[in-house]
Amino acid sequence: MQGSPPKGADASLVGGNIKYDQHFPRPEFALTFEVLFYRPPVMNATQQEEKEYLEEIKEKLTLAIRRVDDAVKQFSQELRQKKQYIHEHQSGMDDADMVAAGQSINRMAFTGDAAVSRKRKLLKLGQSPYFGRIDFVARGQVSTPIYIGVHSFFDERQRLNLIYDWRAPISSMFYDFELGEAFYKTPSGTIQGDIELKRQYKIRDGHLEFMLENDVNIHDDVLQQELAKSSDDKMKNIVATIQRDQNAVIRNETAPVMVIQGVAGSGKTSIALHRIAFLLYRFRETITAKDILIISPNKVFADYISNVLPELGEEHIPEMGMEELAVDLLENRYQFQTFFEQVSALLDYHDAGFIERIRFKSSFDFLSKLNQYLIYIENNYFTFNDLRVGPTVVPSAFLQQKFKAYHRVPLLKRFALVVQDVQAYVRDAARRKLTGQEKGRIGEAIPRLFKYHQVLDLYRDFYRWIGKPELLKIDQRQRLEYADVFPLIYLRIRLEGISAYEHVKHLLVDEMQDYTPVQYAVLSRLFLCRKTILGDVSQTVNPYSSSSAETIERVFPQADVVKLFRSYRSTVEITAFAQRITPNPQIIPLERHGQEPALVRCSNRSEELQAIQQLIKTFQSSGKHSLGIICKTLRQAEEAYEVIQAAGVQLLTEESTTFKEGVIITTAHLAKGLEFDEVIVPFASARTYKTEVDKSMLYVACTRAMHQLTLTYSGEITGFLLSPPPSGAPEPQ
Ligand SMILES: Nc1ncnc2c1ncn2[C@@H]1O[C@H](COP(=O)(O)OP(=O)(O)OP(=O)(O)O)[C@@H](O)[C@H]1O
Repeated sequence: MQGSPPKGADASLVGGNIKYDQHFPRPEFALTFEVLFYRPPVMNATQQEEKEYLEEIKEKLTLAIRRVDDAVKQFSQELRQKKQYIHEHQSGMDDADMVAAGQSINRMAFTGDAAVSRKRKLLKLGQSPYFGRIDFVARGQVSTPIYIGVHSFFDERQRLNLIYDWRAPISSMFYDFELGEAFYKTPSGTIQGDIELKRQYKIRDGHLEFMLENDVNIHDDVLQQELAKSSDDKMKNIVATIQRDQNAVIRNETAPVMVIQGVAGSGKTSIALHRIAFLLYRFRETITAKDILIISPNKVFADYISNVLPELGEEHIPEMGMEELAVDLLENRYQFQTFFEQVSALLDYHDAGFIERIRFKSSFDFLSKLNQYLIYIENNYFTFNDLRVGPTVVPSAFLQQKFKAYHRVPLLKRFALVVQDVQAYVRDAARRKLTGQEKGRIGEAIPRLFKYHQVLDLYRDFYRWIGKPELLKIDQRQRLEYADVFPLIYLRIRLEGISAYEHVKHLLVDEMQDYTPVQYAVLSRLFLCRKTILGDVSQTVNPYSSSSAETIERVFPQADVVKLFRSYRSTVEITAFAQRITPNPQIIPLERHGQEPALVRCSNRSEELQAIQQLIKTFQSSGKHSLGIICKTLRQAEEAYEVIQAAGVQLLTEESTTFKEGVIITTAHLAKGLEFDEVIVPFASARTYKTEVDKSMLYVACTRAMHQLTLTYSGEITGFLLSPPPSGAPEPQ
């Protein structure tokens, strides 16, 4: 292509003032001549021309890779020489020389790293350079083909952008518009125009598998193909098929808090990760991967999503679970039950008191009461008396006034400050230095003006204050219940102040439904940055402590809330089946069909396990990648694992850290956020699934299936599956 006009450059001149856009080569033949209208021919109009163009692009990519290789070689040679030089001349170098040499080495290493990362991107483009194209005519300009890929490719020789990053402002039109009028926003304003051509490509291993002209329905064929595929052991990127409503969430730059509430399989996690990739691109001068934090439900989930950002050319993002955060914030001072243990306890036995405690501590009322208590102790737990230190009397009014003056300092942090003030007062009154004894007297007396000094004592007192001391249960080993962990942290933050996470510039919280108002209050105080919070209230693993978008909005009134109803993961049949458990008339399954979910009735448990073994064999010869056997409890999962023990079957527990394809036995709680080609739900009997928590587990388990779902049971089937699919549910699209 270099130096030659675009294909078919025998331009038809119809008039107009030609302006060549920076997005496209300025053809040599098009010198500055005035014409009335000009309609340039379509570049790469036919499939054959597209194939040839692809070869040209691949060649250019190969050349670019070679140039990067040469540069890397040169860097490492220079680096070696520099190190050698320093080694040889070390004795004659002063400190300043050493610092300068060190800086120069760091600079070279940094440039070398950047070259390696560029090479990685070019290699990836070599496999699949682009997936979309739009020919855009901005007002008063000529048509410009924009090829869109996972990364951009700027050909340095031609000084031309041959491939646009999917996150570039101009690429947004690929997702937002069909043929006809379109616009995109740039930092310097909105560009209006028309899309004259829109294409999608599937390029795999450098070969054009197919090409689609989109004149009406964006993405649907390609999307269908993507969704019909077998699952991977890692979440995939969806850049080629991002839908319009998803794109709006991904590219929202302004929301301080973005709450995404979406039905199972609506792409929440995918969108959130693509949003992070977008923000890293858009604000690349100010945010890097290490400035972002993902709060994820467990290590397996973190592993499952770990590929998306590196695939999009971004670095790995730091991740942590709520429990890790709690350990950090409580500085390892308290032992506590984990969330997984809390949910397991709810599933294993029905304890009305336990449920009552969880329910209360997950309410808004509880958060308001904690706030009222903080005001109460401030007004009532100080007892001011005159303080005698040697011959000096410090009046109670002075003490009171000093504490008041520090009202912006967290309460338990004020004592040290008042101690200093009192020492100064006594020193001035006595006109001499204080003795050690006097200092000791002040240091002891000032804290005694307040009733409690340990946060845990205050937390205990809170329950006495509300007249419900029975709502706090700490066992003999001083182990806190999970429901008490974040209230205690909240009090700690309010009373002692913590400023631990100021470096985080964007916080991503997945599975938002599992966190309570107090947890959000903690997050809002710890992370002052922008946030993306996502989840689905129907997928709570603890219905006694679940949060909806509305709950979260009360903590973050400035939030932008987006609701997603289109479900991409499962076939229409599986989605309709899951609707029996938790109906949501607003759900819109994507039109993709498969087998009806099967209910396999067995006469007893061991027959059930035999049936599952048979299903595993069928799966293993099916060519599908993943089968999830999802039980209600860990005990059931262990029981099934013990009996099944076939080669390649893995048990996923709370301690697991990775997600691999194959046959996995696990619990609904741990399977949350994951997906499998096929899912088996064992023990789907009335005995196993009877409470509200059980129902949530069953819903989560069934909605993990992409293509096939089987439930086995012995005895009576669970009542949650008896109701027919709700009528009036929206048709698939
Ligand atoms: N636009 C899209 N193009 C292709 N695949 C998509 C798209 N949106 C979602 N998907 C696919 O749908 C599946 C579900 O996505 P994801 O796990 O992000 O949904 P979710 O809403 O977080 O699900 P859940 O809450 O049930 O765990 C994934 O396989 C994802 O790749």
